[in-house]
Amino acid sequence: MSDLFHGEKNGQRIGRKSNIVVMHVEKRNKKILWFRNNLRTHDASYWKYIAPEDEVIAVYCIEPNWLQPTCYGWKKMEVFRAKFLLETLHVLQVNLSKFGIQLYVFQKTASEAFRDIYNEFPFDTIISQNEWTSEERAIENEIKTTFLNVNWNTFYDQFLIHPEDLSFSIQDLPNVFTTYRKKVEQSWNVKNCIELPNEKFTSVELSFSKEIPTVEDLGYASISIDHRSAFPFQGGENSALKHLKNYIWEFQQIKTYKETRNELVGVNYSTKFSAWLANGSLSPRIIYQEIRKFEEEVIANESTYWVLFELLWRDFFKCVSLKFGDALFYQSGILDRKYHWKQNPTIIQNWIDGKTEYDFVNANMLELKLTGWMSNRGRQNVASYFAKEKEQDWRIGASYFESMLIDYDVHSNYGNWNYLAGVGNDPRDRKFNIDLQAKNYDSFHVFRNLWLTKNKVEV
Ligand SMILES: Cc1cc2nc3c(=O)[nH]c(=O)nc-3n(C[C@H](O)[C@H](O)[C@H](O)COP(=O)(O)OP(=O)(O)OC[C@H]3O[C@@H](n4cnc5c(N)ncnc54)[C@H](O)[C@@H]3O)c2cc1C
Repeated sequence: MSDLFHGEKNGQRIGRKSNIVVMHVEKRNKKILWFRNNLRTHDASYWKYIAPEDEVIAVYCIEPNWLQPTCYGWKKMEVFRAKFLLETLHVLQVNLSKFGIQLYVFQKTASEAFRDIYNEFPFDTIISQNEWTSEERAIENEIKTTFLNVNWNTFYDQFLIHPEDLSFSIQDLPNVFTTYRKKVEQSWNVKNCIELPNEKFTSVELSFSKEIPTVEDLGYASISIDHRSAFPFQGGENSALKHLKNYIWEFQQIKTYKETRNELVGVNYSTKFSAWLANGSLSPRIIYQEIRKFEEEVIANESTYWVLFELLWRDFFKCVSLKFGDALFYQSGILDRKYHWKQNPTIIQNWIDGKTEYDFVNANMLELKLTGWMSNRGRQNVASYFAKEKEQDWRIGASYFESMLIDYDVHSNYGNWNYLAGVGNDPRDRKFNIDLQAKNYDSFHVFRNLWLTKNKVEV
């Protein structure tokens, strides 16, 4: 060992030659917060991995293939979710800048963007949310093979209950929701929310544009919100947190959730948390925390419990996708069950256009086409019609939902489609009686009239 170096501590090499102290201060860490489906600053694990002495930038990549047609002809991400996403990014950019962190939004693949960034900002660490489905993993693997020596800090902020905090391993996940729920409810092992930092970070200015594109820049036609939409909300954590406060505290709609959740018209029948949850601009843990507080301070009833019950469905499908991996996307699903699936272009197009033999299916499909939203009751009926009644390849229906839904979430969407198509977690393999459902849930035709009255519909 040269006599120059006597010790090594916290990245600083301290040496002594005769009586001169030489300090070689190592370069500061350069870290990237790579945002994926965790588009928020509140309750965010990444704060634990950065310190004020680090140089930190934030990056989001709009992958070009999201804007391209799939093999079925529709875009992977249609305009409704694109608009919501861009609004979300605007808010995230402003909120991060309050901490001195710049968000750069790229319209290229993440691996291309990271190569460009590296030339200007030779980063040593990438901090990101774990995403394990195949397309998301492929994006990450490309970065990993390009940057072999980069450190990764990852976390699971999309869950209510962290997978490692379950009382069983993912491989032992029960296949039936009720069994899973009962186990989880024994301890409700939900972590506390993570506080925002007190400090500001050193701002790193790079030459890349910080401009967030418009929907038109991404090649979509402009849209305005249909006045009948049950989901007229803006993207971003600010509106998410405001809505959470209104729903629970201000208007206390949570008190009657169990009675209203199967309704079909208007903004208030269910929580409408899903779209913010899907892109991570709302933390499931903050919802949990607020509900528990409301239960302590105002009232705990079946309705307050039932929102948590539904959030467990969301977690359950994430665990299902962790356990079964790509089988979630196979025609035979997680059960590996074979049916004779059909692909009839006329039946599929009529379903999309709301031209089936059931006015209840039609009204729901028009709502989706015109707004990017459909209620849970609607989703169950139109999926059951598509897969069980018409026996059309359920993956086509799931792909159409993926394209159109504002709240598209890979695990919830494909998990629910598996379930309804009879290749997933439904132990009873149900088929919906659509006439009966329409009678029960739209007895006065209010919902159907809203979407099917001729002078209102332009398809
Ligand atoms: C075929 C089909 C496809 C679906 N695709 C999606 C999807 O892509 N993204 C998505 O978030 N949800 C999906 N769902 C689940 C459900 O329809 C929506 O989460 C719900 O309608 C959203 O409205 P809300 O936020 O008002 O829900 P609420 O009724 O208020 O429920 C509260 C929260 O619980 C969760 N939740 C409720 N029901 C379910 C469920 N069945 N599965 C998983 N989570 C649930 C959601 O996060 C929701 O925000 C799908 C359901 C079906 C039947």
